[in-house]
Amino acid sequence: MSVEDAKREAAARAVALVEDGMRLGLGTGSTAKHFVALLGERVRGGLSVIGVPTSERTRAQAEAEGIPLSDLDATPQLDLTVDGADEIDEDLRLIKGGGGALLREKIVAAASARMIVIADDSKRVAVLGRFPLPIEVVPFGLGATKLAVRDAAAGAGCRGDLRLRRQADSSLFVTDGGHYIVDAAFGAIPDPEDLSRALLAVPGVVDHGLFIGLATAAIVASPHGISTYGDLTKTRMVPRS
Ligand SMILES: O=C(CO)[C@H](O)[C@H](O)COP(=O)(O)O
Repeated sequence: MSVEDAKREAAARAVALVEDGMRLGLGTGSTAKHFVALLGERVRGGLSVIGVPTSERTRAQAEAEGIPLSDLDATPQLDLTVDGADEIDEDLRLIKGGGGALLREKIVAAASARMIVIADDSKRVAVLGRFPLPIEVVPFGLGATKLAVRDAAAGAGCRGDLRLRRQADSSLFVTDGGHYIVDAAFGAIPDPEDLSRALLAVPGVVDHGLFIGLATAAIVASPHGISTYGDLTKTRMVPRS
């Protein structure tokens, strides 16, 4: 099975969990793209759902698939978000943001009673940090913010190159929210919770790609088949209106 087949398998397992009437968070990335395409097929077959996209890219795809869309103003509580990840550890802690959508992805996941991660098995790690941690920062004060990020991370036992993300044409990558991304090559992150707190305390940091306590389950596909981690039916408390 190719990696692409594995991603589609994981997405297909997640689509099978979608029920009529659900309010869905729609993730971003190449694995989530399979989920949105398969969801579109079910919608065209009569399934009634509402989707909240986590990026403009996913919004465009979901619109083209004919999936009815909403946002978190009109639909502030979601039943299920399905999204990919760059890394998943044994406690279902994640690194996300390789596609640059981490802020909306985290806001949508936090508004969801369930977040199911879909991935191929290359994303499973014992310790987070092989994938450079994306950190979303405001453009103003970038130089000072980078220094403060470096010091905050060092206090949490993390050191490494901080690289401003650029696109293939070498122009700066700008998120849907108008921010920049600093990719932090820390290597193994000894205490993700500590690093998360330290980064969020830096003025100029909008958010980072550590997702802690958000994923309720993961569906991971390998050439040998599908494995699930956590409880696919488990829900989290979300803020109530
Ligand atoms: O966090 C993300 C986008 O911001 C993606 O979910 C993550 O990068 C995984 O992407 P892919 O499914 O293409 O491997």
